[in-house]
Amino acid sequence: MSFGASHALRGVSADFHSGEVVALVGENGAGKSTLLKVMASVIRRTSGQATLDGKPYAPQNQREAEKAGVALVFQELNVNYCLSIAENIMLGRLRDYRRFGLIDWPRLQREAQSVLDRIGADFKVDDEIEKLDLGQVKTIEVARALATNPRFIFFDESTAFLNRRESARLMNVIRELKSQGIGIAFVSHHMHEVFGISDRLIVLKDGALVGSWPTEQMTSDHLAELMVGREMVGGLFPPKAEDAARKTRIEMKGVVSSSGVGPVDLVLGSGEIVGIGGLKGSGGEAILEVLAGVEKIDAGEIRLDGEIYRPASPRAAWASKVAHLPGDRTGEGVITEFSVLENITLAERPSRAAGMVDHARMTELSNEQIRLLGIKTAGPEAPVSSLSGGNMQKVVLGKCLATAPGILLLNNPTRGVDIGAKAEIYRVIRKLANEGLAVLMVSEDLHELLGLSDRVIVTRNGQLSQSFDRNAHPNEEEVVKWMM
Ligand SMILES: Nc1ncnc2c1ncn2[C@@H]1O[C@H](COP(=O)(O)OP(=O)(O)OP(=O)(O)O)[C@@H](O)[C@H]1O
Repeated sequence: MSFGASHALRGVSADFHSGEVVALVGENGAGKSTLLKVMASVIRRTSGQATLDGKPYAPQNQREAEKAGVALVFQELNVNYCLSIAENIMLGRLRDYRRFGLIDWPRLQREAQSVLDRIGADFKVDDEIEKLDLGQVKTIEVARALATNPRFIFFDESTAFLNRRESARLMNVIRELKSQGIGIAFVSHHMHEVFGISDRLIVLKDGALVGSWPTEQMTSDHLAELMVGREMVGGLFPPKAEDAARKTRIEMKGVVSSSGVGPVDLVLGSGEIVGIGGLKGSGGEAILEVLAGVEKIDAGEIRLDGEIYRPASPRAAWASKVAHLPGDRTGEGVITEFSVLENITLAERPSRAAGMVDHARMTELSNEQIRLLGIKTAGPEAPVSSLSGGNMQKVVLGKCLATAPGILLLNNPTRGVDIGAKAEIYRVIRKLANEGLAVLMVSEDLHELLGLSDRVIVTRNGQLSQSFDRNAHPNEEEVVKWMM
């Protein structure tokens, strides 16, 4: 599969069987999404053949692939907020519900609800779609694929936007589908998912097939090595900071957000990385958004370097050198139609005298981030829409770092990022923290939360329920206990 001069897949051969779960693994940009999109006919392959049950398989588009029994759940969030939940689930199939020239809405609602029930969704078809969180939105997409009655279903990093509970539920759905004889392939950067449910592994690197192995014959260290092409030495996380005297940067006292989170008391010092863990909606994200000028406060006080800090807008927060990496990269982090360069310099546009944009400096800034974060792109002028998911995520981080922030607010910073790149990002964040950056991070990845943070704060029902210092060496179970 080629996109102009760029070869996303180079002579890859693979096979998929009913009742089998295959994990597709590889670095960001290795070609995993492309392989799934080719098989589901979302894009038309440049060359090569495919067969289904021994017969030529060449659907002209995604709809034809679905008719043949092949469905895909996309990596990026992909629902239409102007439509209801039921319409989103049955999208593209409304015609099947025509009766006397009209849509039979009660039947459509009933059938959409029964798909949601099949996957144990915790919301109903008549709920308001705008009120759903990212995990629930992803569930709609899984339901949409299932509603086509697929024989093969491909999940492209479907757990990247899910919390632990939702991911565990999706893993159960996959097991259930497998037991019904459905063939499954999924992409994941989470080793516990890969080793937890796959029967076989397919490893891709730079668009080429590295090989395929029964999962039980593989170790996670060896797999990481196959993916990144080198041995991962020294572990994923750089050593934590010494307890050097820190200057208080942010101080929150009795803060209550407009969404009802709080009252929260929190202190963030220069040079430290504070991680917030908690169930979705329990407060961590709201704390970040208050500091980022996205959400207002109803009570309490925030100080930045001792001065009252009450950003009226995200723009005001960025102007105070408070950078924010939001949870939804394509919805809030980047403008996909814009180039890598335009996105990296979106928050702080270098300008020359008389308000003229300084193009040379923009190029320099974006090249710096492309190098620093290892962003795989055809060049700074390439549109972000041509990047793989993990590389888009790095662009959002690059946009934050390009502003040389004093405070960095991270909402799940390594969603969809491969293991080698994660190690690199953690190294960069730690280095900046050592130079004085104050980092406040919300993460649903407990391994990341405990591995990177100097201090872990747990939120529950809009309040801080517990705080763990790095010297206390909390384990996952202890932290989870305070979330419930
Ligand atoms: N529409 C496109 N135009 C140009 N290049 C593209 C396009 N889609 C994908 N590519 C390129 O193809 C390569 C493979 O991308 P793909 O999305 O398949 O990677 P991936 O393995 O799924 O990565 P990730 O783990 O980050 O999601 C990348 O270099 C990407 O930039």
